[in-house]
Amino acid sequence: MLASVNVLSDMTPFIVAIVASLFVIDGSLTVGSLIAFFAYVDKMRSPVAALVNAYPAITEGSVALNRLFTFFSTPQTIQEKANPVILKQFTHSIKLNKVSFSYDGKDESIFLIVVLKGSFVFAADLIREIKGDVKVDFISVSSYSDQTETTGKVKLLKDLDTDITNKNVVVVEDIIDSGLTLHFLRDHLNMHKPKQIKICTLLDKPERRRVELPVDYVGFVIPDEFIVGYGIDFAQMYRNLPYIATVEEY
Ligand SMILES: O=P(O)(O)OC[C@H]1O[C@H](OP(=O)(O)OP(=O)(O)O)[C@H](O)[C@@H]1O
Ligand SMILES: Nc1nc2[nH]cnc2c(=O)[nH]1
Repeated sequence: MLASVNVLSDMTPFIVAIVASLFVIDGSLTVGSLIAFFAYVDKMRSPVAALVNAYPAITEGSVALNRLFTFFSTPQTIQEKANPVILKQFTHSIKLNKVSFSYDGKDESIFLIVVLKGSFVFAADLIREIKGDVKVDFISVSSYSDQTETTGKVKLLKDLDTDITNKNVVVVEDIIDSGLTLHFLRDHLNMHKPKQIKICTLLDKPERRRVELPVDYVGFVIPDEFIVGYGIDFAQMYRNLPYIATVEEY
């Protein structure tokens, strides 16, 4: 299209010159009028050429405008929930340093048992701070279903893959609340005859305890509030928050 417009505009003076010369020969046009006419044609050529050159930009602009109209007229597919969970703002981030575990005063290799799913983020940060020999395995239990209160029944979803007989075991938990999960796990792991079991948790809510449970390493003792973030969920959501928040309303 643009090429044909260009060819036409280049050819126009020649066509006009030929026709006008015929009129001059014929006597119906004077040479002076012909020269004046060409002077006008020359003045008109540059605005016409500018208009022709602007053609691609005008086309692109109209396509972009069309896209904008399509974008604004597309119906929204993600709807906000009617009753969203409200999280209390929390500004502190978690940094682990100088981590060490000891058994009867001796530095021996340890076996971390990470309790899925909630502990996976904490464990990932923790293990990178441990100097010396460390092995890791995962066990998966669940007792909260999609609620903020324990069902009271701890379900073993995945057992260990490794033999921990005679090993120094550290169980890594994200949070201890009623204590029922770890009470169940300690009994379960003891059947595998480890040398020793120690319990490490990022968060502890001692005032919620329903069973007695000695805890060896505690990150933070916290009040009775429902926690999410940093691997910890509410109905499987919010594990991806890079900080810890409390659920205010749900
Ligand atoms: O002391 P308790 O009252 O037993 O509560 C603590 C447990 O609750 C959470 O697990 P949950 O059952 O929600 O499973 P998840 O880790 O897969 O989210 C948390 O990760 C602890 O394992
Ligand atoms: N997500 C979550 N799970 C828990 N399990 C026991 N306590 C809690 C808590 O505060 N938050």
